[in-house]
Amino acid sequence: MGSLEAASGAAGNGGGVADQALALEIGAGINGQQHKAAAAVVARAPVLANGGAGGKATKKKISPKDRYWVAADEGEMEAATADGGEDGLRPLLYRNFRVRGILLHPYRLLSLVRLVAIVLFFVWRVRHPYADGMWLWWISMVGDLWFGVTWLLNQVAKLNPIKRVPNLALLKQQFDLPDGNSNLPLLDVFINTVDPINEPMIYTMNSILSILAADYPVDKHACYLSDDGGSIIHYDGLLETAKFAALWVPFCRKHSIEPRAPESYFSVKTRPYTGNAPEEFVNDHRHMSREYDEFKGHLDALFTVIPQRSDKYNHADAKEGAKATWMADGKQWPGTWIDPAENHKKGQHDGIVQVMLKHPSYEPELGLPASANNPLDFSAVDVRLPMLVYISREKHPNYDHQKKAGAMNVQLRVSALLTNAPFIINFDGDHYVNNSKAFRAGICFMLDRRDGDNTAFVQFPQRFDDVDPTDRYCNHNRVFFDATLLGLNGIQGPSYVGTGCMFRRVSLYGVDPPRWRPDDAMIVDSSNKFGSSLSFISSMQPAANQSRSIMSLLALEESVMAELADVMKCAYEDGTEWGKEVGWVYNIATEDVVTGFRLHRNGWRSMYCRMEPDAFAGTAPINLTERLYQILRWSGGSLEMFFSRNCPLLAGRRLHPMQRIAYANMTAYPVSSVFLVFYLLFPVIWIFRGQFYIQKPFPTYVLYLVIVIGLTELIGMVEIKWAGLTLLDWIRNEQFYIVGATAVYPTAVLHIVLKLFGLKGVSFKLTAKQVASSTSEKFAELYAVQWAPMLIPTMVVIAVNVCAIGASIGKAIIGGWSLLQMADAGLGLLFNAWILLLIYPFALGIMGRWSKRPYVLFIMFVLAFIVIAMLDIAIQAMRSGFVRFHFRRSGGASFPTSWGL
Ligand SMILES: O=c1ccn([C@@H]2O[C@H](COP(=O)(O)OP(=O)(O)O[C@H]3O[C@H](CO)[C@@H](O)[C@H](O)[C@H]3O)[C@@H](O)[C@H]2O)c(=O)[nH]1
Ligand SMILES: [Mn+2]
Repeated sequence: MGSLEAASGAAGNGGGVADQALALEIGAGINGQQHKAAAAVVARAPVLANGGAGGKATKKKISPKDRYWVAADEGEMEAATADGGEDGLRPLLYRNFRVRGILLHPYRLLSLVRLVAIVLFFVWRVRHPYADGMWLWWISMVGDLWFGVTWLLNQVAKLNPIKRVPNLALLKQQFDLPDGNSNLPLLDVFINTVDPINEPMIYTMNSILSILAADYPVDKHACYLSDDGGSIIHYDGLLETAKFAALWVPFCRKHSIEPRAPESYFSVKTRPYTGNAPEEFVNDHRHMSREYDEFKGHLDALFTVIPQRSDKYNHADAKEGAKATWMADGKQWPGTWIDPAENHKKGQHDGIVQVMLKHPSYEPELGLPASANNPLDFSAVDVRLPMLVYISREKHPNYDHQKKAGAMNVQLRVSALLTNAPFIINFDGDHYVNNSKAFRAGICFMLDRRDGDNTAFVQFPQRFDDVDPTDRYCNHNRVFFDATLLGLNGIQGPSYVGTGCMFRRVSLYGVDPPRWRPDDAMIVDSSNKFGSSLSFISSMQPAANQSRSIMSLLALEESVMAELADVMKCAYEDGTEWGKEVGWVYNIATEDVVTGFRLHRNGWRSMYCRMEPDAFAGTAPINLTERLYQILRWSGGSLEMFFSRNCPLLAGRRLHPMQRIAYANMTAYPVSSVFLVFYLLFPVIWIFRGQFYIQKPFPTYVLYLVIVIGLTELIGMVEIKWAGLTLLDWIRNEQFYIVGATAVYPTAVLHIVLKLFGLKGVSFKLTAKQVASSTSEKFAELYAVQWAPMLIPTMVVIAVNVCAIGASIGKAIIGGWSLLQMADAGLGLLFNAWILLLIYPFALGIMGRWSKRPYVLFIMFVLAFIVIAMLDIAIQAMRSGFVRFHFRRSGGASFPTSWGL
């Protein structure tokens, strides 16, 4: 995801839109048979209940997150009704909202005022080139200029935030048929995993269960698990999951339960019942809970069952040589073996594709009534399951496998041959469907008649379950997901953040959007762009045709299997455009931003969709070091993109100018750290000498800084209002920006400099999500410290600022300062203290378990101040003799900042 998280240096958050629920409620009274005009009425009702014609909706309490939003598409709605209303096929399936003038105008005005202020500040500085060290003055001028420009880039992309709310009721009414069938388009769901240990399998299997149980026509969606480890644990785990799904999915349908990932479902204690069989619920629930525990037991057991089983077969098969790993059906596992062997080890094995659940029939199939060995009554529930496929692509040491991007491109080809849905949604292995209506929400945007056809992807926010209550390391990224992305939504659309994103299949094939495509342009050209599979190539045209709504029941004959094997081969992509013009983009640490960028560059747009309850949820690394590695990957990838042929500044005219600005900001932002670290380390001068001014006259300089920083905070406060954030969300964002800028971004900059000189850059690692499962303690991971060189720069910044405070106290005690000097010194102290406040979460982080008692940190700080003050006094006394010390001149020189510019 989001190389951009930190690009949003200022504030924002938000969240959900209670609108979803409202949209549902408004539509509830209208059944499928009613006339289309009714649909128009539904669509016209203000979905965000702000009084007026909303019927039921007016009674609903307005959530604080919606308070400052107002409908922005009345005109479109009227036009749609005027030209004959909604023509059944192309209704208006979502509503647009903009920020109310009462916040929007001050927001824009304050931004303008700040712009004027920083320009004046610059002019003033240029006219007063006076400082105690001109070289420092020059560095700070360049730094300030950089901060000024990046602030502007960041701010302009947020000046027109747009929220869009899908109208699920209308979608249902228009596309679901009375006979229980549906006209909704096909949807292929991709999910990725690599490693059953680092990405605990229970997450992935929960995610798959939530996908299989999603509220989408069962014969219209298929789930593809890509296992990059080729491990039999995943394969057998998937078999268990398919078995368990036969119970779980009908249970979800029967009782309309949410969320449909069992682990999350069972961890919620109370929830209102919304299903149709309340009298059976308690028993069914109890039974399912037992079944789920058993299922988890089976998954855990795989780690012992498989080796035992293999031993048995190996014994029977007592040939000399490697110890094979065996499948339950008595065949050798074609993927990696537990005892690695030639052609059966990580990075070297055959491709595997297995249809675990076949495509279901088109007619609903009711289940069985309750019986002795089946206590759940499914006689009124459709028990069909969507298609489920296991994929592990071929791996060979001679190839760079391009990590996740490579895996997804294989999924793209395999699914094209099997189901070829016009829409695709992708998930990381640790992200599950939290709102079973989410797939439908995405489809609303794709089918809308306004910009639907030109929409390449619909991005949902990343939400996380496992984050500590105060979100110490800003894992939620609220400012990014609830302010920045709404801003982009008002331009060409949000960037792609890697997971929870619905794509239009053909856009990934490098096809132009209809807006830029001459009518009937062939999407397939004859070159070797797509590789040699004829079946794949002939699947492309049908995929472009979204009205195709029947998934063919494929007979998996030998010939099909052979073709599948072919498109999974490493060599398939040789000499093709895969990873360049086609599919997910290669050779970059963050495939997501650049893949989304390429789509925007081709003229496609994207849509941002937040729902209530959240569409999807996942797990985040809550250990400081893992978190830092994660943002290292994002920031490194961003810079790689900026200094590549995918640089936003080089894109053609199809990229919206504002979108270009936003991309420039979200790829170049780590450079700021170079100046920031300079400012944060500047107080070091204070330790060694007294008065030192970076800019004179100092009081005017400070005044400008106060204005400029104050305005940032003010803008932030307006932003948290419209974005629906809390103050804490915003502070966390500021804090983690500084932590990232000291600990991580310098490394990212180093990485890119090395790369530009043709040397090997920093290597990026998979984010481990393993919770310290041996302990039952909540958030145990939060207190684990893992040492890494990245921690050092931030620790140095802390040390410098602590010492500066101590030294200034020492100097104040013996310095014989004037009032003015005291005031200057006070400002300096304020700056040091502010830095410490921003880096506070980091300081807690490196304290490990001690951080459970944050007061320990304060005691340590105070002790450090005292010790250093005494040291400083002692040193001064030694240097100047006891007689002369009160002549010493000192001043408040440790206030160099303007990083907030
Ligand atoms: O060789 C690989 C490596 C990773 N993955 C999968 O890629 C996903 C993301 O990897 P992870 O290490 O979890 O990265 P995160 O930092 O958690 O991911 C964020 O950042 C990535 C970009 O760096 C995006 O791709 C992700 O969607 C986004 O959630 C996981 O499902 C992995 O299983 C593979 O399939 N094959
Ligand atoms: Mn992840």
